[in-house]
Amino acid sequence: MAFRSRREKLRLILSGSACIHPGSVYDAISIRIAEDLGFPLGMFGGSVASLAVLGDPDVTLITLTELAEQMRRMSRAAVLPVLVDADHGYGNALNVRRTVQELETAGAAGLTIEDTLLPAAFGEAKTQLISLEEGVGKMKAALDGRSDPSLVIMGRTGAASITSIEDAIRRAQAYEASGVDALFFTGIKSRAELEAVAAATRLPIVLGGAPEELSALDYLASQRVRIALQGHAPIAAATQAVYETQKALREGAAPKALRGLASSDLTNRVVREADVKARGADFLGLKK
Ligand SMILES: O=C([O-])CC(=O)C(=O)O
Ligand SMILES: [Mg+2]
Repeated sequence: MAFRSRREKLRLILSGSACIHPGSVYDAISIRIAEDLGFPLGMFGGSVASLAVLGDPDVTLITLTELAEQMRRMSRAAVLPVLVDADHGYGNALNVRRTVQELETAGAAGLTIEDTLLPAAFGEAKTQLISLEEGVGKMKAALDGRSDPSLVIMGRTGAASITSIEDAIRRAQAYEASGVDALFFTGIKSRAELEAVAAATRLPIVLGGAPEELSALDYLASQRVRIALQGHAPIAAATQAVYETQKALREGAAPKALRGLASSDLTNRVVREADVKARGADFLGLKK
C-alpha cells in the first residue's frame, strides 16, 4: 500500500510519549514547506480547505470530492503524513463510510469524524450536536469504510463547548468503545477539564485549539495528548502577503521594489527544481 508508511508514522506519534504540533497544510506548496521544515505531521483543517478551494468561510459548502481532490494534490506533492478534518463526514453514516474511502484513496494518513450537526440547521445560530447514538453509528461506519487498517480514524467531539464536559466524556467513551484509534476534542478550556477527559478514557488524545493554560507540551504529553493543533496561521500569513503585494502593485509599485517575496532559492526548493532538472537530463536529453 503506497501510503502505508505515512500512516505508520502517524500511528507512531499516537503510540509515543510526546506531544507534537502539526504544520497547517492546505495545498501543494504549504505541504512541501511543512515537510522541508521538519514538521512530523500536516493538519488539513476543514476551515483551510474551504478557504483554499472556495475562498469561503468554514460553513460546510465544500464537497467531499473537492476535499479529497485537494488531499490528493498534497499526497502527490509530499510524503508528509496528513491528518484530515473530515468534518461530519459529509452526510449521515453512509456518507461517512464513503468519505473514508475517498480520503483513504487520496492518501490521508488519518481523518477525524465529528459529532456536530453540519451544515448548520435552519434557524439555529449556535452549533448543535447530533445524538450520541448517531455519532457512534458514524464512527462504526468510518471504521467499516477503511480498507487499509493503518489508516487512522479519530472520533471528534465538540461537546465540551456546546453542551458540557460531562457530555464530551460520555461521547468520547462511546466513540472509544466503537473502536476508533484516537479521540479529538475541541473546546477543552482548562487543565481540570483535560485531566477529567484523560482519566475517563484510554485512547491517545488530540486537542484542536487550546487556551494558554494548555500550551506546555510536556504537560499535554503527561495527559496522553499526542497532537496539539495551533490554528492555521500559515494561510492567514499567505492571505496577508497576497493582499500587500497586490495592493502595492495596484498602487503603482514596480515589481522589483516589492518586499517579502519568495527568493529564487526558496521557490526552487518548493518546486523541487533539482529533481525536475535531473529528470530533464534523464528523460529529455537536457544538460544537467
Ligand atoms: O481541524 C482543525 O484544524 C480545526 C478545524 O476544525 C478547522 O480548522 O476546520
Ligand atoms: Mg473543522
